[in-house]
Amino acid sequence: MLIIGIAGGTGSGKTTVVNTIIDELQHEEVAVISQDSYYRDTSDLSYDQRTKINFDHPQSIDFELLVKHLKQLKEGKSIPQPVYSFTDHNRTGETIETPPKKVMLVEGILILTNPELRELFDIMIYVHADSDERLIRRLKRDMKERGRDLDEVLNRYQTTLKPMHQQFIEPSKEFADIIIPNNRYNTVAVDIVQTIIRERLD
Ligand SMILES: Nc1ncnc2c1ncn2[C@@H]1O[C@H](COP(=O)(O)OP(=O)(O)O)[C@@H](O)[C@H]1O
Ligand SMILES: Nc1ccn([C@@H]2O[C@H](COP(=O)(O)O)[C@@H](O)[C@H]2O)c(=O)n1
Repeated sequence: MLIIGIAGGTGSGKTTVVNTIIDELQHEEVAVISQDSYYRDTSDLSYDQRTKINFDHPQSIDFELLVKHLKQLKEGKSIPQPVYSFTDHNRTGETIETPPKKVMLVEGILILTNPELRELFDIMIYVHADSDERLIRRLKRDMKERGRDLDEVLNRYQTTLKPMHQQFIEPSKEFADIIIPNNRYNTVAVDIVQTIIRERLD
């Protein structure tokens, strides 16, 4: 099994890069694990309390469960990947049975900050886009797809997103084997990653 970690700030294009990588590969050989599925269960909190959580801090992620699941996949076992709702700011209680595949792509803003996770990755990738570009993309995406308004996104950006990016996410770039510059769509870098994966699949 080849486990590839794909990190980068919010809006840098991680999900887009992952989708482009797997588009041309045989889907039955590749699976994706999203760090977003591993936000901690916060059912004990009210909705209002959940809106105030700092979702860009490493403590918001259940890394213990993510590490446990990756180890189980490596052992050839399927895992129940939790389903997360950005509308409720919580896990839904449902899970998706995720079987082990030859190539596992793990994507998320904070995955390179965790030493135990880094140990499990064969290749670490960091997707870079400038902060103004990321904010514009995040605004458009969260308003269109995650039910947020302008004030919510800008307030979150100023209070948690930007400081956490500077404190935790940007510094984790030093662990990356490959940095993908993604201010514009980067087909060359994606081709390179696809080639590495194809070699492993052959
Ligand atoms: N290189 C790019 N140029 C322009 N828009 C992009 C680019 N990459 C991604 N996007 C768009 O930006 C938004 C955020 O991208 P996404 O892949 O969800 O980022 P991430 O997973 O890193 O938060 C999406 O609407 C996506 O279509
Ligand atoms: N309930 C939540 C949980 C997380 N976020 C934000 O999602 C971002 C990470 O996801 P990406 O797909 O953008 O990598 C992160 O920056 C959190 O602020 C949220 O808004 N609400």
